[in-house]
Amino acid sequence: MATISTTSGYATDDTVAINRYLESIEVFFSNWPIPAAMEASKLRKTPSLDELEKKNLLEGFEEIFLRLQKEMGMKSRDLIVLHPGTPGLSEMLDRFSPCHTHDDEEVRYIIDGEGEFGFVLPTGEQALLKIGPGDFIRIPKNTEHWFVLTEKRCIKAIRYFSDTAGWVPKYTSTKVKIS
Ligand SMILES: CSCCC(=O)/C(O)=C/O
Ligand SMILES: [Fe+2]
Ligand code: NI
Repeated sequence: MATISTTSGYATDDTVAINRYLESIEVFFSNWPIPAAMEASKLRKTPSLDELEKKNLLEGFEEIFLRLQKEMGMKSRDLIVLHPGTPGLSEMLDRFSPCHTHDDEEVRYIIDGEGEFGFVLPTGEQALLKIGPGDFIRIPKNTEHWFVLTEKRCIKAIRYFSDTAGWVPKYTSTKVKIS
């Protein structure tokens, strides 16, 4: 169940209220339940996966990829698997936790674990969106955001790309004030 909290002390798990905040920065958020066939998948719940296991797990979500190819022009996807034993985890998270933008949109579908995306709202408030399995998010290009793991320190997210070139983080001067 996704939740949003803001620096003004507001917090909710109501999807309509969450979307009201996110629409103000044109971030698209929805929950597409994990396909029934993948709900009980052992691979989906296994912390660390090798390349073949990642490929097999991705294939279980092909329906969603086909939908995104049609509706959003996505051309490729990969699976990011982060867990406490991930080599270089802290360095990797250090890349995502400062406020940054991308020259391309950021499209993620969470299939296991959880994480938090941070945003700067037009009011100047900051918002933290906590997402988990089945949550889908599309952050438009050039939108300030950041990402942190929760105390569980694990997530599996399918990353969809329409153009991989534009995905390098471009850091901004915005100081993150919410955690
Ligand atoms: C949940 S995917 C890892 C985070 C990421 O890709 C990113 O760009 C965060 O801003
Ligand atoms: Fe990002
Ligand atoms: Ni990023």
